[in-house]
Amino acid sequence: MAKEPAKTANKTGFGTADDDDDFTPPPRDPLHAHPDLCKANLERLVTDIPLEIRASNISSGSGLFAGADVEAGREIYNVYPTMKVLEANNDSFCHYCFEDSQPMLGGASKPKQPTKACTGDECKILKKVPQMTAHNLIAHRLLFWQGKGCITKPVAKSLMCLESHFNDITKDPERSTEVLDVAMAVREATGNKVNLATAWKLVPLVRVNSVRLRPTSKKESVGYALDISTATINHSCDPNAHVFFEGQRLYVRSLKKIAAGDEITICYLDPTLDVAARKALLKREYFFDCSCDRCKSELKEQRSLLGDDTKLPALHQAQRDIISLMGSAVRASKYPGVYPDYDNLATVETKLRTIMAGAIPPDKTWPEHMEPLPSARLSLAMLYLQQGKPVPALRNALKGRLFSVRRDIGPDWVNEMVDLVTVCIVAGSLPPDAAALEDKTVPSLEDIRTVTYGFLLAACHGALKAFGGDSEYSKGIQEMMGVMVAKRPGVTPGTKEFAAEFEPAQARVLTWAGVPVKSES
Ligand SMILES: C[S@@+](CC[C@H](N)C(=O)[O-])C[C@H]1O[C@@H](n2cnc3c(N)ncnc32)[C@H](O)[C@@H]1O
Repeated sequence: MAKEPAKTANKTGFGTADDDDDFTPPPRDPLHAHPDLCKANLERLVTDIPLEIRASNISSGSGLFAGADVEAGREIYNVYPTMKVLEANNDSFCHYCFEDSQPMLGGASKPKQPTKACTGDECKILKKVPQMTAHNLIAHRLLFWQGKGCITKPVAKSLMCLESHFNDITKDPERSTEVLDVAMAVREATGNKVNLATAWKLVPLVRVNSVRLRPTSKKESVGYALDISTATINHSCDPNAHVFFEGQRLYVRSLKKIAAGDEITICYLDPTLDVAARKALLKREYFFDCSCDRCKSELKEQRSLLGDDTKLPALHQAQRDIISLMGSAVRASKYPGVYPDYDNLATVETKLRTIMAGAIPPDKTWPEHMEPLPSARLSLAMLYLQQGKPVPALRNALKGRLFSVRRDIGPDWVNEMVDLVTVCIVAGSLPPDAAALEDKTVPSLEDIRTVTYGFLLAACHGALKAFGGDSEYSKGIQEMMGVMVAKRPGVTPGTKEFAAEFEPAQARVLTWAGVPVKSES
């Protein structure tokens, strides 16, 4: 039977090894119930916008609110997070300085920091638990630094006020055992200085409250960071803000106008996932049923497409199959000849069409904007490019980017636009007598080059709003624009004269790709 709750955590921060191992956490006192802790955490943020942690309008706990109007595309705050850890399999970012060694937009690679073999505690635990994830390493570091007296009491107390979903996790015997095993391993590795109950609570708490470390140049995250104020932000699949990191800092910027008094929201997962995948992940990892407007409208669209709810599971299965098909194609591209079924991209496209056709009524077609089709098309585009086939790459990149319904100041929009520009540059550099251009329906090189400038200009504007002018990524795109404009004869992109050249060229290129001309560009 559970013992009387030892409310140690809320009095002194983490429980110590001398405290009772009480495995029934006391009812949570949300962070907004402690104005002193809220103040201490908000003071760490670099911002000129008044921010407040108070009872959420969306969840049953706390939320972060704007105290003044915030225009779309503005920095809300930046912060040096309490902890940040890269996934072990990340092969691009330095675990020490967080610099990206991979070239951006065809630039030169930066040398990676030499990695030294270390005999420290973290390496000991990595040797013992090699499958340690970034989340679990954050829990380990918290306990480690707590043991060294480096975690301040307000931080420890604030952490214990965050949602852990401990009771939800421990209801499932398999997950409960997994979390307990990790808690025991990290506690042991840090010298058993805290009680097991604290370590056991901390492991799921870190999973629920860490944000994805999404670099500016990448669509996927490379690790996780824990920052207490950021952990109070609730989720929406159509959020009004987004989080990214560059260098050592974590940045939160607005995606839409946020009025004074509005709650700030971010998307906890990859926003390009389809509604069923998002809902399943949110339920599994964050223990809530998302009822945001985007989820509702996407489900409504699916129902009206199918005309019958009983067909929804088959559609959702098809969405999973498309993700898995593209995963196989990407894997095959890394090991040519090993997965021959996926080497030929025309065959992959046929498989894609077969999956889509099998999931919807014969008199309907899969809408081009319905996920994961736009993402699949962009993946196909980059794979075609790798195989030296810029023409099918161009068709897929145009369809993937221009049919997808991303917000035009969001990070995904910018990353996709940069992919499209990359494809356009390669296609526009084909020699005029290239075999790929023998098909006379393919747009002229002149048209492809003209649209390249227009898309690059749009990417520059989008990057400024999504990441700000100080971002290395925005600067990189801007620099590229400068270099390309210097080489371009004729009118300067961004002028009225350029628009007069761009619009008809874009119309011809889009018509060839099968994209309605009125669509976003
Ligand atoms: C990172 S925490 C957000 C802060 C949390 N509200 C608190 O009081 O500590 C994530 C948890 O907040 C809740 N949450 C976040 N977004 C939500 C939403 N859109 N609907 C319902 N609950 C949500 C869920 O319990 C989720 O696991």
